[in-house]
Amino acid sequence: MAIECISSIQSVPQTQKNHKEEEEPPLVFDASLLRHQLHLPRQFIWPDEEKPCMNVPELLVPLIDLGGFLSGDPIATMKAARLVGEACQKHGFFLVVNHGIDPKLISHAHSYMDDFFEIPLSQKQRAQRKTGEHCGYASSFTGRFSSKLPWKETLSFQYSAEEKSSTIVKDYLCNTLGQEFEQFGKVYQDYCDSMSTLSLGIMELLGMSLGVGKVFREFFEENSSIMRLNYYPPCQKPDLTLGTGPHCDPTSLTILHQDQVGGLQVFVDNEWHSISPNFNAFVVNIGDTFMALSNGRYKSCLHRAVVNSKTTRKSLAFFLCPNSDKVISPPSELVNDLTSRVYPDFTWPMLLEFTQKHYRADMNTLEAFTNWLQHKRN
Ligand SMILES: C=C1C[C@]23C[C@@]1(O)CC[C@H]2[C@@]12CCC[C@@](C)(C(=O)O1)[C@H]2[C@@H]3C(=O)O
Ligand SMILES: O=C(O)CCC(=O)C(=O)O
Ligand SMILES: [Fe+2]
Repeated sequence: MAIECISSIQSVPQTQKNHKEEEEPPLVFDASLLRHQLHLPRQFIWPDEEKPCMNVPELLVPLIDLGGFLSGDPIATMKAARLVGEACQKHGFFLVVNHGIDPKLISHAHSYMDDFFEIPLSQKQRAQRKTGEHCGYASSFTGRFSSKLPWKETLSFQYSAEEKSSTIVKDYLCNTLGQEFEQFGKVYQDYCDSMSTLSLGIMELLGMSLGVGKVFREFFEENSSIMRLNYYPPCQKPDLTLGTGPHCDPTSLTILHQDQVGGLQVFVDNEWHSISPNFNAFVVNIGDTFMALSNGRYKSCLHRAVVNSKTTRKSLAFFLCPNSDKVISPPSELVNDLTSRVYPDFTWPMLLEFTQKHYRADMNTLEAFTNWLQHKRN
């Protein structure tokens, strides 16, 4: 089983929709119908080498207690920074507990997802994500790609920590979905504010672990991040498809909360591993932008999500991103005679444009982006 999965790791860029395929009747991912369907449309059937393995070993990730760090205990802080550093050198995934986020807010953030995803498709489409944009409602990627489509719906929105008390999330959700979504908007505004605060704490630990103090915390203090609600309907043929295909997050740091269903898998030591659900924990992982910021010391790791035939699965993903004018350039302490610069300077909007217009994110995004940038500059 594992061998089948190992060969799935390829670097072939995925097909964007082309003219010929646009002549086929448009494919619609209406979860209320597809969840019962025994025959999956061909676009959702992944190639054999990439089909999921369900019974995979569990990934041993450290459970990092942030309680001591958040209350200013220096010994606990050093321990947390050491564990974060070790995990990020190996694969870039770890769990945090005692993170200070109100469990009621987490529960609400999960339950309010049903308020949106269970309304009729035509109403969800009020927030339809447009081609080339990364925010809004997407039912799979039917308008964007013609193969290896993910079995999921997403609602994504922009977050800004630039101004204190910004209401960007609440305003966007209310304006696009209507006043009846005011409470919905408030929940995700609060959730994003909490995620931004938590991510700054984690950035402080990452900085300590790399010997650069609060440099990263300060770099992300005015972040312009992305929040994504992932909603995976049941699938009658879960062994043929994937909820989220294999990819490394192009962003800087992801803080994910998955519900009790399970489905997140990470590719480590040449095989897929699961990360079991834990309500008290957030799953944290390094993205490509932080890998570049750390001059390649910390890893952005390949991961995916599988679906199942019985239960809808939900996950909440906060993607920390730098403000658009910030240049991704590692601190001088991380560049020396032994480790010269691994990646060129870039800004987050440049990488975002690359993944939206030129390349479907996979495990080689950062390398492909680096080559693309160098060609453009020469
Ligand atoms: C499944 C995917 C959606 C995504 C591109 C990808 O293939 C892998 C990463 C995803 C993500 C997460 C953060 C925001 C986003 C815009 C990005 O840069 O990477 C999305 C991509 C997307 O929705 O297009
Ligand atoms: O739902 C999950 O567990 C993973 C989702 C993910 O990787 C993503 O949204 O980037
Ligand atoms: Fe991801």
